[in-house]
Amino acid sequence: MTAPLLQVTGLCKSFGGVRAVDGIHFDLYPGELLALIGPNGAGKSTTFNMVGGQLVATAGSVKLAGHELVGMKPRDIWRLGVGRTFQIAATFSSLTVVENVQMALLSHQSRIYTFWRSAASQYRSEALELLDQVGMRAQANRPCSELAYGDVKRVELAMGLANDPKLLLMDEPTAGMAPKERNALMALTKQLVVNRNMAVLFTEHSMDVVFAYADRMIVLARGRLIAEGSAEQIRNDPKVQEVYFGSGKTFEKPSQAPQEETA
Ligand SMILES: Nc1ncnc2c1ncn2[C@@H]1O[C@H](COP(=O)(O)OP(=O)(O)OP(=O)(O)O)[C@@H](O)[C@H]1O
Repeated sequence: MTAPLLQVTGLCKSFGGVRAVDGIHFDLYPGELLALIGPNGAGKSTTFNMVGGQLVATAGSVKLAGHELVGMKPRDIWRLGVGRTFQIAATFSSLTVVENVQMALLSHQSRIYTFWRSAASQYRSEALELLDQVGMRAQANRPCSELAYGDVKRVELAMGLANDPKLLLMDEPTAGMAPKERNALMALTKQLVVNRNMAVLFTEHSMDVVFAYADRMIVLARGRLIAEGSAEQIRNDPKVQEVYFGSGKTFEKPSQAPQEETA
């Protein structure tokens, strides 16, 4: 059997007296799309940020291919092969699509503009290749500010692939998207996971997206891992139903394509 890419054991984070994450364990395998779900305040972002290194764990271990990540800086974790989707809308909207991806590639190489070569000439072919993978090559020379929101998310995905990640972290990838765009983005993500044998850990409020695209899911509530398994197992788990009771989330199997659901 394949070894896990990511192994999380006994992971804890306290903020003063609040145990935001309380001794969770999970594994993530190459080629797998794993959803991290749970009601508000469950500890999803905190977990996510400990894997990416933005927060330092109070206790426990996060291993990537056997390499301990706890205590490492986010940049070093990124260099080891943990990508994260960028939020480009605010920062680089004046640059073109391809320039944004070139910036991400430059950043991976730790290069800044050199005197004799502008950023526009560096890594252009690699950037175009990444844009091809997310179906955005035809729009390479448009400023990001002109793109539809769903297309911005595709560019963010291409940027997240710049370090050729073994593991990609996606924090609410479909937030703010219309149902059709959500499905297109998740179908693309799934395809990339398979083609690259990459692993994805994502947080998501839309149960439709989670049940339609995650290979497996883990459920947190008040910092603890209360359930883990397939869509079917999670739907039928009484503990999951209990923590979501009254939240308006539905766990019924959709009879057709995923529908809109408010987060
Ligand atoms: N920097 C912080 N300082 C103090 N408490 C925090 C901090 N960050 C998170 N918490 C607390 O830790 C708990 C878990 O928060 P976290 O943001 O990880 O939950 P979440 O599952 O991502 O929630 P949401 O779905 O609402 O984003 C909450 O009780 C939250 O108030």
